[in-house]
Amino acid sequence: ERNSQTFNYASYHTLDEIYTWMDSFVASSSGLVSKLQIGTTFENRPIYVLRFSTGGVNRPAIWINFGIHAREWISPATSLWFANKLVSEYGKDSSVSSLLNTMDLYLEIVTNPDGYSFTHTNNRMWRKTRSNHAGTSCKGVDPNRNFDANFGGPGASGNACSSTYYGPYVNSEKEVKAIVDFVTNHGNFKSFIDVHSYSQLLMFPYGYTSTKPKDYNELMELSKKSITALASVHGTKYRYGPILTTIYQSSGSSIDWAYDQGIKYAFCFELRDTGRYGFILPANQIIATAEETYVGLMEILDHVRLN
Ligand SMILES: O=C(CO)C[C@@H](Cc1ccccc1)C(=O)O
Ligand SMILES: [Zn+2]
Repeated sequence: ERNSQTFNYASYHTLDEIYTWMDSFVASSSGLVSKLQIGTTFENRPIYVLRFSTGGVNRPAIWINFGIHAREWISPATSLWFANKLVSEYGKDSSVSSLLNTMDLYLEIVTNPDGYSFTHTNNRMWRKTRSNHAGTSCKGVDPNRNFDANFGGPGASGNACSSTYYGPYVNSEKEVKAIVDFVTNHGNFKSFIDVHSYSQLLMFPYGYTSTKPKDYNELMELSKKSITALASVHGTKYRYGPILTTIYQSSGSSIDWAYDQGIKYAFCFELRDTGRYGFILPANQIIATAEETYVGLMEILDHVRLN
């Protein structure tokens, strides 16, 4: 697709189509958006992040990554529409304009390129990366168990064939290390949001412990506001709360790591649906999902900007 103006946001796209879209989207963003490469994958694909900035130097920033799990196609699909919405609302919508006039926004559209590609070519239900491990023919690590947050603890598996395999060591996955290095080196992130599917949940730390985060009350209140705003668009109902009590115990997750790095506004969205279609959400729900997710996200981003 050579032109992001005629791009079909209402269908799912291959990795190549998304990477081509990125270049035309950046080119048509009148300088608001640039493309950075933060690393390469196990299979040597480039890992890209879109940077939304109106100036300044190392402004306080917001990180949102999509598609860390390969089969969760609605996540990258939502990010494409979200990116386009931000550019079209800048200079019109006051929340978007205020946000981008004071903060930088980094969107990682496809966080697991090897896995995403594999779901198009071989196995639509693949979740993990595609890395190799000594002593087994099973491939891949669950990138959402590979972060340095109670790594190897309960809610992650040491079995390379498990879908929640935590990997041979912390940040063993190039796709994870790229995020950790980028976010750490930047040093001025105020929010870290990881967008998954499905279950219709908005979660915050912790997954590795039942101990409440120090910002529990604020994060609960903000979550409630976000899902209420989200539901106002198409009536989609979310639940919210800490990872452990809202879904299950898990160690090594991205947002637990981010929160323990001091990034207070650490959230995970689980997009549509609640199991009827699951990971195979029909393309005719992409736009509605993106519209409601935009509203829920802006509620959080507004709060981050003002605090
Ligand atoms: O991908 C999932 C299936 O959508 C659920 C997520 C639940 C989760 C989300 C954030 C942190 C830890 C766990 C997962 O197991 O990593
Ligand atoms: Zn997931």
